Amino acid sequence: MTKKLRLALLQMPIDAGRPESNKKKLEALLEEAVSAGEKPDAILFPEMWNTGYALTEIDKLADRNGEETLAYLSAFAQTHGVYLIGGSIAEGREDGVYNTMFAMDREGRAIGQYSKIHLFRLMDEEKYLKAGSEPGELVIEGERAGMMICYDIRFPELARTLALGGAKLLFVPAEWPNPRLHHWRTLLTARAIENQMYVVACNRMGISGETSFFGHSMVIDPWGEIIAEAGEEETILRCEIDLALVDEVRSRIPVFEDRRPSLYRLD
Ligand SMILES: NC(=O)CCC(=O)C(=O)O
Repeated sequence: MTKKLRLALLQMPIDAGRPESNKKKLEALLEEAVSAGEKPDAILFPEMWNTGYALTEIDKLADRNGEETLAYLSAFAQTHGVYLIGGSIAEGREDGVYNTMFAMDREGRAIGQYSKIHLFRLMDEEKYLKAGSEPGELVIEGERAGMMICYDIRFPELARTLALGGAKLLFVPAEWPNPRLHHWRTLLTARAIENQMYVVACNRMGISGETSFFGHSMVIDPWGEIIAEAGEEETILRCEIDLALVDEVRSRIPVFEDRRPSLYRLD
């Protein structure tokens, strides 16, 4: 039995410190994603798409409790009958700012929320952001999926935790810069192969200050094949996946049955 999902990944530039201009760009791409070509079932955006890494002013720029973002995503999802895996935003809470992903179902109901667990020191995240404290999961068309954000993909334990919880696909919004394209592609592919799951990863493109982002959003199947990959330009990357392939791969190479957890060191 097939379980097909049409995906659209919004690979966009992000103007650091300008949430209004980023929202306009996102709105235009979302409209294009649902009006041109075959309508997607689910749409994914990049990491921190509202503010970018304007970390020194992040307290002021962050969306308070994600209220504005949630209202907008919910209305769009309901109007167009589409799942939104809303990238991540700078979300302001009482105790600080989190790097948070929100997911909506086709009726505009919030079905998942995840705040980045591993903060990336090379971009000073740990100085300005609070770390989340639990893995992120959601159910899409009756199937479990996991959420991880950018640097999180360097931690195979997190992807494995989500796979053991039943996830058949992993959504990964990112702001992953040059010169680490090799790491990006290799780590995403490894997470797909070792967990026998789809990995759907949406990176930003363009330049912010002295940092350039290479795009290369991609969708990888549970065999580790890259079935769609963008270049460096702004684009909507479209792809159809069949979740039935996850069960097929897992039954051909029974990695989950062959695990020896009592022998693994986890701390
Ligand atoms: N925004 C991020 O988490 C970037 C992670 C990254 O670039 C890496 O190499 O890891």
